[in-house]
Amino acid sequence: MTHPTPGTLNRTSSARSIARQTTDTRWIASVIQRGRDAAIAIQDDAGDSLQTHTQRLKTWIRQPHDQLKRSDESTEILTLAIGVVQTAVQREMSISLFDVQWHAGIVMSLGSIAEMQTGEGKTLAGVLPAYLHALRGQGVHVVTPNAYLARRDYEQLRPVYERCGISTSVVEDGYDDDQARRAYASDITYGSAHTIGFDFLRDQLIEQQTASLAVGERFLRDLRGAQSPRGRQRGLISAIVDEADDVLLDDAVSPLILSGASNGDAVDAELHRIAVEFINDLSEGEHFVFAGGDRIELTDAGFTTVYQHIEAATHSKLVRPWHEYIVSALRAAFCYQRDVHYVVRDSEIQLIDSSTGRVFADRTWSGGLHQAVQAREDLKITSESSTLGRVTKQRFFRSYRFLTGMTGTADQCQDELERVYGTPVSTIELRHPSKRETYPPRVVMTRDEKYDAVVNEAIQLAASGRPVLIGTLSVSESLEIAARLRERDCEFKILNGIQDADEAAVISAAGESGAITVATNLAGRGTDIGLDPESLTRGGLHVIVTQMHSLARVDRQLIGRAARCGDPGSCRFFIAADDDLLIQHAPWISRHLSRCDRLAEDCGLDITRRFKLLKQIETVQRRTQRQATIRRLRLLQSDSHEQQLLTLSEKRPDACWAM
Ligand SMILES: Nc1ncnc2c1ncn2[C@@H]1O[C@H](COP(=O)(O)OP(=O)(O)OP(=O)(O)O)[C@@H](O)[C@H]1O
Repeated sequence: MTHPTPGTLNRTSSARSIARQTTDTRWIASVIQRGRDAAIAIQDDAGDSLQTHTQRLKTWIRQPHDQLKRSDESTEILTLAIGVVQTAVQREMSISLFDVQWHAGIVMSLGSIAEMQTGEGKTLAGVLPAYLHALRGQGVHVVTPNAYLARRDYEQLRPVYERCGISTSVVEDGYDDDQARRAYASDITYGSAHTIGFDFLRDQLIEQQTASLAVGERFLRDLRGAQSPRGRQRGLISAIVDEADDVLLDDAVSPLILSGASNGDAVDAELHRIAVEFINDLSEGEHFVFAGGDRIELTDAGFTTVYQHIEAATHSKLVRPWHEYIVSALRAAFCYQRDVHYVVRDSEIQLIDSSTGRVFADRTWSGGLHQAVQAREDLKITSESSTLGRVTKQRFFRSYRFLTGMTGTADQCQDELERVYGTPVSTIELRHPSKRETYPPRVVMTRDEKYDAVVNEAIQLAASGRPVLIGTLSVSESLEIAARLRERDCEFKILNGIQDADEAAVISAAGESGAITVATNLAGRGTDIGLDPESLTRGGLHVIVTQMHSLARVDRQLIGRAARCGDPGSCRFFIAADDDLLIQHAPWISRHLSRCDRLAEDCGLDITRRFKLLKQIETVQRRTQRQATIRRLRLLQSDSHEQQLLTLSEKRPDACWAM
């Protein structure tokens, strides 16, 4: 096998060649060993020697490509970088990175996404690729799924980078232009995908506005010495994406849309209110049908009935055809549920991201749906904001010259990641076999019984000194369980995006012996629940999954909060025959469970076990995953830059820190 020379690393032509490099485990093992030796040599150096080594590496990496000839020269760069990073981590955090973390760091540095089981230490594994790519001096974005993780990781790792002589910052929503520019001027910038994506859109808008000025106007501005507005970012050069499956795939279906400010009340508010009243007279089947997902279509009879309401249909304030108000009102009534898809806070609708459980204060639905939901909730109906800029997340991330990432759950997504982003996935072996015990699922007939069973188990295990995390699929479910715990006079904390307590404070208390925490998927990804010594001796964290998600990866992330980094821990799935997943995606399983229940009652037979329930549900989840993949690939195709993107994929990614 030929090893990556700086030349091939700089301009690796395809994902396949990265994959070849990153599967050479003997080479990787030798680099790790040499990196450790380098760290031992550096340990004895004086205090500021790390900065000196960083400076040396910067000069080395920035020299013209044709001067970086020898293939072992890039191995030397990698080796010395490992030595520097290891020494800085040792000095600042008093720990050594495990081999699996170096392995992940090396494959990411080369341009592969590292799949590392939950709790194996991805945060620290990401330091090596961030450090290496920062040496180039063009800026590295470390992208996280949310602002909490961006700030947490930045605060944890800043001392390490500073020790090495690399500047770091975090960028957050609400930063003004100067603050954001300063943050992006650092060697490494942490930020959520949402924040970094919107800053990119803002910059694009400024560029477009400047470009659209007439030549004369630009000339006059220059004469007057007026400065052109400057963008926030230095360009999309290198990105390291944490929770890559979530950011690059699950969340990629919702485009980034930069909206203009909404101008107060909607002119057509009255029409939305009329529509919400009007749909009470319509019936499913006769006037409208469900057309899959959150789509609703009017039947011919529906159209006729809708347009018989002549005053509304010819109203002077109509912004769109009258029947579209009706369809939005129907979708608001039947497809979007309060405390599941959105919450109402401060008299405003705030959307909930179903896979992360996060509440988005600044996102709205488009096409009149948001106004229909406001009308349904009897809130002030605001005007629709105009779209200033828009980009699909896929296009945004593909614009980086170098893209890599890490995830605990890339299962079933490897092909998609490679196809869309040109990044192969390398699976890193477990350091030690996980100590997590998966208890048999508890199956009941109704949600009501299920919530009681969940509360019983939580109270029982907490009484034995174990911390318990109850993971719910929706805010409403978390409130339901909280109410039942309160009825039992049980102390607990809640984390659902609308609670008053600070997220970090709730998480830091969740690992205390006997603590019960009820959380939506907010706590299901990236969060690290530290256990106190008593909890460890009592068996570690127990995770209760109150309802299986339509994507298996989301469930695996949630149970991955238990038994991290060699700790003990356990989990259990609770399933009810009337769970949304079964009703919507596998009604035959619900029917079967009811039959089992009757048989158990009539003749004491328990055939649930033979039915291999979990296996059946996994099959349903795999199907949902496939459907989601197809939807995303269609989205990519329909993107107006499809051809351009497909051409780009031939060139990308540039798999080296020395671009
Ligand atoms: N080399 C190490 N030595 C000791 N502890 C470590 C080491 N690396 C990581 N840890 C600890 O292991 C825990 C898990 O790390 P981390 O949160 O980075 O895992 P993760 O792989 O990102 O998990 P997830 O997939 O859930 O996001 C943390 O408490 C971290 O401090």
